[in-house]
Amino acid sequence: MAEPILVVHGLAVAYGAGEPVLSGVDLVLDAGERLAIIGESGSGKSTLALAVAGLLPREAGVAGRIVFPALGRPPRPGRDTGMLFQDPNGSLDPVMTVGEQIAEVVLAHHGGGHAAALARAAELLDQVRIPGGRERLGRFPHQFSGGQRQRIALAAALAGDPAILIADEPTSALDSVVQRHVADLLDALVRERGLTLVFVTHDIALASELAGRIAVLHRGRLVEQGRTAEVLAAPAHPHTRALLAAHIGLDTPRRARLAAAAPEAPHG
Ligand SMILES: Nc1ncnc2c1ncn2[C@@H]1O[C@H](COP(=O)(O)OP(=O)(O)OP(=O)(O)O)[C@@H](O)[C@H]1O
Repeated sequence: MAEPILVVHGLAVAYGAGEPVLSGVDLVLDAGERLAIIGESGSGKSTLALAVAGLLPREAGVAGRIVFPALGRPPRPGRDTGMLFQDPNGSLDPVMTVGEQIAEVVLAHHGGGHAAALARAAELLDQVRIPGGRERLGRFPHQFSGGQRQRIALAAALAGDPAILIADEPTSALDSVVQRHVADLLDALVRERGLTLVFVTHDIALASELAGRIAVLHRGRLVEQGRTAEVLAAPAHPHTRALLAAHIGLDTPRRARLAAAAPEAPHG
């Protein structure tokens, strides 16, 4: 049987001398699996994503193990793991052309010449559906829309050809139509490339669409994990039930709620 791509065992993280923000976290992920991490604000979702990506800040104290058995070596951030953040403005350099930013990642992880790296950057822009990618290599991030900037950040995250993509609320800063496009693109690229996806979200509908597995964090502990459909249909932990109840209250369109509350209309 193939070895898992990710094993997290007894992970604990604390920032500085503070209380641990993650404790006793255990996870096993097979190559090609998609895991959504949900939980209330401050439960430690981003910290877990950063830990898996190898991007925790220096002041973070880490105990436990994060290993990548299927890689057979410690992962190189950017090469084996790609990270997509909520805010593309935070991941893109405003004074560097998008072509140079993507080409820089290609060069760092795959070498080759500058011209070849730029050609690869143009291909990646095509793959994230930025129309006219080759002509737009010389443009700066502010010359693109918010949704396009997030696609460019995705192109940069994929430029090292990682096996694992870690996305921290990648659609939350976008309006709902653009969210849909970015979510569809993420879904398509993860499928085409056979990527393993670790996906932080507060959007349970999106989690159920994109991820076959779900893990629920509460105050730094994983209180429940399993197949998304099963966990959502029959949540075992009270905190998962509370999250789902809040989600239905917030995200069910008002019309649907009114229709559900109204007496049944006569047929015919
Ligand atoms: N660099 C840091 N230094 C100190 N404390 C931090 C740092 N990053 C996060 N924290 C703290 O760790 C806890 C968990 O934060 P984290 O961002 O992982 O949670 P989260 O579930 O992703 O929250 P949100 O949904 O609001 O983004 C919070 O109390 C937060 O204030």
